[in-house]
Amino acid sequence: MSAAVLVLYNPVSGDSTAKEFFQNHVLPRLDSSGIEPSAIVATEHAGHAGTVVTDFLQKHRGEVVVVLGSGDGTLHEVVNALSGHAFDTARTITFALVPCGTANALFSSLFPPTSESPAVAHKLLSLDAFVARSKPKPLTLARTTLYEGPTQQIPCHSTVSVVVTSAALHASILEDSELLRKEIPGIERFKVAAQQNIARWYQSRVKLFPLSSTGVVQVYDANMKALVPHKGPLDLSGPFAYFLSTINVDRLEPAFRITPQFSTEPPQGASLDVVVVRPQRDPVFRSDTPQTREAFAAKAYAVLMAAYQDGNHVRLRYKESGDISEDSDGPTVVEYFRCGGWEWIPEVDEKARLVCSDGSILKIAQGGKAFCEATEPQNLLVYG
Ligand SMILES: Nc1ncnc2c1ncn2[C@@H]1O[C@H](COP(=O)(O)OP(=O)(O)OP(=O)(O)O)[C@@H](O)[C@H]1O
Repeated sequence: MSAAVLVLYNPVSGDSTAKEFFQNHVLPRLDSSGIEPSAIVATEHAGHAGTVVTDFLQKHRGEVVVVLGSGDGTLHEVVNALSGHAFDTARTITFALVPCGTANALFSSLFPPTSESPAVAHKLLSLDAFVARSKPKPLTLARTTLYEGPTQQIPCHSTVSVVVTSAALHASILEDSELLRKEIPGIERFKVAAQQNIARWYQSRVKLFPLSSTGVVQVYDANMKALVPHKGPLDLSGPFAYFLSTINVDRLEPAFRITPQFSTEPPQGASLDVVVVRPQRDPVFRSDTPQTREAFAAKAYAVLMAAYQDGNHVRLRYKESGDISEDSDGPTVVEYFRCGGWEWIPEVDEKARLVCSDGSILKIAQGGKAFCEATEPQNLLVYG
């Protein structure tokens, strides 16, 4: 039995051109390939995409393909709606992504931009893989659970991410960038929000949990230019400037390759790639003062800019003077891990309690913590 096809797009994602793109390119491509969608739906409000997909699954039996025209936020809604329903886990749901959003992290990671391919053809690559019946790839999910206390284990909220789960600077950027959406519809709003938050530090404690495949956490070794096993437990204490983990992607925007090892050394099985910046690694760090934070902002900014240079931030190291260089053999500015899960236990400051899951912002209760774990559901796939 061939799969039932749902065509679903968010008309307000990105620059609000999804409807036009579907009418001019996606629907004709399906038609010329002899694929007849069972339904074509435009989302009407936030949260609608999840209901559309779960209703479709109830109406159609067997395998389902969702041709999804949106950004990562809409995919996040769909995946969360699916994880909240008790569907037969043997039922396969495969996404063909048409990047119509602002950042399109998952699509850009599956199909990194090239200067040669024309824009329209590039946007149709995942759809083309579906039409050609290519073998889809399994999606990893990161389930984040918020607990009200660090030890009492009372879960108060749970959500899944398909791209990114973060705290610290990235969570603050995403919180503020949403307020700028109307004013700056493109990815520039992330840079503006970064400037607003670049001098903040976040007091927290972190635990990294081993990969289920190898029983260890892996850490990036800048000399070996590779991930190596870390022996023993991995507890990190703050202050943190940056704390971010990704699944399924090596970039959060077409050029922002923040977790480059995901594509350089692809993981085996469910795992999270984690990028951390802790100012106390700076050889000239002495104490946490407003002046130290202000001075460190230039270094945090250099890390973000290097991520735009094909993920070069992982190669940045401190000189004895505290200057940053690729030619030093001092401590790396960025710590890079691959793990099975992590715990973020914020202390005191309000902003350290923010957690970002694919752009949506959660808040940890005072005295609580967030626990994030990678899982591979097996029945969620993507054409890539
Ligand atoms: N008709 C609608 N009106 C208003 N908001 C909508 C509508 N349909 C969907 N949404 C909301 O739009 C939000 C943003 O959508 P989406 O993630 O697709 O685009 P984006 O944010 O521009 O891209 P990206 O997530 O890649 O940066 C979603 O969180 C969704 O809740």
